[in-house]
Amino acid sequence: MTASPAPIFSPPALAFEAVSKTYPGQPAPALRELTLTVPRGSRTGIIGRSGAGKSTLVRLVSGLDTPDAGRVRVQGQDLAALGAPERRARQARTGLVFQQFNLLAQRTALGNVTLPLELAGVPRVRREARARDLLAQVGLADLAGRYPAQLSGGQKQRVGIARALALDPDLLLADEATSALDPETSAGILALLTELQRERDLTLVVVTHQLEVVRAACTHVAVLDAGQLVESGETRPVLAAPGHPVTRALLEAHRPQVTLAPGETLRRVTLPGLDASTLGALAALGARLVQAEPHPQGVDAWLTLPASTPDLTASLARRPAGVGA
Ligand SMILES: Nc1ncnc2c1ncn2[C@@H]1O[C@H](COP(=O)(O)OP(=O)(O)OP(=O)(O)O)[C@@H](O)[C@H]1O
Repeated sequence: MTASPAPIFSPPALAFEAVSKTYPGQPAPALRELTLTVPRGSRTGIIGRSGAGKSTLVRLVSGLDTPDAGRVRVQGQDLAALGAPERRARQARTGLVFQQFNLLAQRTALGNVTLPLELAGVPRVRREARARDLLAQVGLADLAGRYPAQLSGGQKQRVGIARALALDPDLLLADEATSALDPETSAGILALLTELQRERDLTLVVVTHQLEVVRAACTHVAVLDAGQLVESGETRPVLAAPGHPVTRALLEAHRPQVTLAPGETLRRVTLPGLDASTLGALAALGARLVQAEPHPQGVDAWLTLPASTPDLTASLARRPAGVGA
């Protein structure tokens, strides 16, 4: 088979162009001339404090609501300009994953995943085969017959992800998808979403109020405040040198409270694990482990270090265990 040539210009997966939205009876707009783009093929975190406008953004992208002004484009298509059939087709290719899973209690895991296929008119044998395949991809091949009440939170979210993939989306929106889960389960779900995004070459938009989620899973970040974009870019540089007070406040919220000795600094690194070799290397550098949380690539750790430590990443990367800052 010959691969089709790459398009010379491909539009962003998502573009908000001066989008405003005020809910009826509300004094202040939820979104104020919001302009932002989500690069195609990225894993973009949309982060902001409570009331920043994140859920409103999701509602507009998924077609549950319409803007008062401005344009929402998904894969280059202006949603307001689409006729009903095109809008339905567009909605089908926008997968949604929710905080509270939104599974139907009276249907099994398999029944929940087949639902969008059923609504799309896919014949029973084909939809069941596809749903089983999707459940296997999210690690639930053996639990297809279980009802939601018989599944853990993480397993329910895996069913939710399989369902969101049923119609082969090119855009997957995860709205606080890990907020109801404990840190370890949350890390597993973020690792799964990351893997699926890479394998399927889709665009993943992760809406969250948790900076840790962005750090763990996102290539790009957009920070919202009071319905506007206040900062955006690739995750690493934005988090390394946040330019806006809101981003700095979100970062500060995660710093462990620790009293530093003179000449000490507090740093966060992602370690492949906390094996004896890594701990030995840290001790040799004069580092103290303050806090550690599971991370899709190992462990997210806060360390105190002598301010004079040259380059922690390079020092540890020379060791067999390796490290990513
Ligand atoms: N259905 C609604 N009716 C009236 N006002 C609403 C409605 N939904 C949201 N709002 C208001 O719009 C603003 C933005 O809310 P939105 O839910 O989009 O923020 P958010 O960033 O998702 O917040 P959170 O993290 O708390 O969910 C808030 O002031 C909120 O009170």
